[in-house]
Amino acid sequence: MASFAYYRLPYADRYTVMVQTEGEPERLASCTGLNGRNGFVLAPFSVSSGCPVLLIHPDRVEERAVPEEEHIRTGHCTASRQAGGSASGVSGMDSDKAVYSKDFESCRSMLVSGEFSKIVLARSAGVETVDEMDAEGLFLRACRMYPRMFVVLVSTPQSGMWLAATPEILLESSCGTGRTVALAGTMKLDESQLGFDNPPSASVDDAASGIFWSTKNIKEQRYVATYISDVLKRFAGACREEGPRTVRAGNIVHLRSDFTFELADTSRIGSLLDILHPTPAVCGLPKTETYRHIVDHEHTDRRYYSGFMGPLCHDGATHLYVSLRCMQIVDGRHYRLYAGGGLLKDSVEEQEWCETEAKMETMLRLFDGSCL
Ligand SMILES: C=C(O[C@@H]1C=C(C(=O)O)C=C[C@H]1O)C(=O)O
Repeated sequence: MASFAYYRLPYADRYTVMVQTEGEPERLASCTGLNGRNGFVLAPFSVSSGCPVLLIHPDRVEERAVPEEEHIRTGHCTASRQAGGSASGVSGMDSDKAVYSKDFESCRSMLVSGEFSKIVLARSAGVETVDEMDAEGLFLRACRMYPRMFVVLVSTPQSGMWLAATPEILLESSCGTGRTVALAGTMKLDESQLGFDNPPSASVDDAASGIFWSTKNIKEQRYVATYISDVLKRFAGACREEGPRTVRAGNIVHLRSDFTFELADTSRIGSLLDILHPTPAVCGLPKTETYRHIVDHEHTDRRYYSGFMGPLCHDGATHLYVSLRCMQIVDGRHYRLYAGGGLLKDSVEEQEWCETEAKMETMLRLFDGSCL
């Protein structure tokens, strides 16, 4: 079985297809193994023998134009939601919520006791479609529906097939300059705000657009920005931080700070990734303790969700994004969607649950084709 990655950069009208027809992608035991390497990376949240860092070495690379909607073959479909551990599971939403509730409580007690200042709790949900869906068609639909996002369809024998439309850069580099973002804080846009946009060249006044951020969201995003700034101070050259500003991702908005820094030795990108990932946007603070809590206690096996993916080219352009707003394509009718959110000690369970639902809509909407 060939391994492949299709990806479309934000605001681009063309996408790239990389195919490895011979052999399997390389398996790496840590991000450091990416030093000096080229290829398409698929990295998990937590590296293990069953979930290694994968590097696709393409023997075919092609660029294609994103076609108009009428040429996209996804067929008509009604999606039905399922919960539980597998996409073919039959348990109802209540058990899904009960599991989330348990996880929420164990995070909350660590936040209230002061052992954690922030932790990101994730969950997953299965979706079964009536008609068989075409994965490439879903990818193209995501490209069309989410112009601001990095859209990826990647498949390897070790990881299975994943589709993502993510707003979060983990690390980009070209010509000796590195870029990353601190993305956190989430609000769902209401009907009256669906015209909101804030592309990279613009600077929209949030107050004028009717978007006001709570102290909790501001604090949550500040934790991420401080962490990134500390990592970059230790491991990168001169660094500039801008923001935060409000950015749109499908039907929701986030707060985002932008970091631009000197990255003279790109052959050591793997070592930087090893320290940077996972950031408190998907893990927590303090990092080691929250990471252990997630791996040992969270009921969701995150696998490649909240890891990172994208093309890596140590002497050219690298675009690595955090694997969010994603789903595993189990087969043409079964899908597993993932989403999480940052918790602080005063987080309210029902609000956090709704936030994960809003994030899951990014993938869910692909099934009915309605545009955001
Ligand atoms: C964890 C996710 O998103 C991350 C968490 C956010 C938050 O807690 O507000 C916002 C953006 C992402 O950094 C996700 O989409 O699953």
